[in-house]
Amino acid sequence: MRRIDVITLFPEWVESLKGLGVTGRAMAQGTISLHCWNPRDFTEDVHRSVDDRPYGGGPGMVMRPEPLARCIEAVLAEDIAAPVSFLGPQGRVLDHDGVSELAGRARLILLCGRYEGVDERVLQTLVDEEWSIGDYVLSGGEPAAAVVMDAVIRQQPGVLGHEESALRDSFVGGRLDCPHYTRPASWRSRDVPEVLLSGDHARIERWRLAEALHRTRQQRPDLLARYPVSEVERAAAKKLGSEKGA
Ligand SMILES: CN(C)c1ccccc1CNc1ccc(C(N)=O)cn1
Repeated sequence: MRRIDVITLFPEWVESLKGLGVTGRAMAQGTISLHCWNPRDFTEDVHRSVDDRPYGGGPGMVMRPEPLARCIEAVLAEDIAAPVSFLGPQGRVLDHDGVSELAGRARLILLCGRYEGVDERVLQTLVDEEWSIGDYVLSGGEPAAAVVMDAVIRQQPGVLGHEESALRDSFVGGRLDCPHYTRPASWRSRDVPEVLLSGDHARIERWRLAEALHRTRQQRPDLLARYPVSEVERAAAKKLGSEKGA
C-alpha cells in the first residue's frame, strides 16, 4: 500500500487521521500518502450543491451523480489504476481476510457516502466494489473508511513497532488474542500467571497459543470451524497440560 485516496464531503474528518497513532506515523514516515477529495470542489453551480431531492419522494437527500462522477474521474486520472471501493451497508463485510486483500494493493480509493446515499448510476458506472464494516447503518461512510484505513495500514511492514505483534493480533490465523499483563506482578491481590515470569520462552509461547485457542473456542467457535485446530496448537495444549500436572 503506497497511496490512499478518500472521496468525502468532510475532508477534515479524514485529515484528522494524519495526526495520530499508527496511521499518523505511517504518513509521517512517508510509507503511505493520504489524499482527500471533496465532490463539492467538482460542482458546477453557484450553490456548489452536492445533493438533491430523491426521485419518487421520501425523506432526506441523495448525492448528485455529476459532481461525484467528476470527482471520481479526477482521482482515477492521477497515479496508478485502482478499484473504486464504496463503503456501504450492502457491501462485502470486512474481516481479516478482506483486510489482507486490501492491504496487498498498491492503492486504495475509498468513496464515502452521506445523506441517504449515492445516485445508483454512479455505483453502476464508476464504483468497482462495496465494503461494509458490519451490519449497521452510519450517517456517513467516513467512520467506515477510517476503520478500513487503520486495519490496512497496520498490516504494512515497518509501520508497527514489532512486526510479530501484527501477526499475533486477534484474528490472524482465525484466533483471538491471548491475555496480556504488565507490572506489577501482583495487583490488587491478583497475580500474573507464573509461566509469564518463568523466562522459559518456549513454554510461554505454548501458553499463549493454548490461551488464544481456549479463548477462541469459548468466544468464537465459528472461527474454529473456519480455521481448525493446528497440530502445533494441539501439541502446545497437550504439553502444557502435562506440565501443569507435573
Ligand atoms: C448514509 N447512509 C446510510 C449510507 C447509505 C448508503 C451507502 C452508504 C451510506 C453511508 N453510511 C454507511 C456506510 C457504511 C456502513 C457500513 N456498515 O460499513 C454503514 N453506513
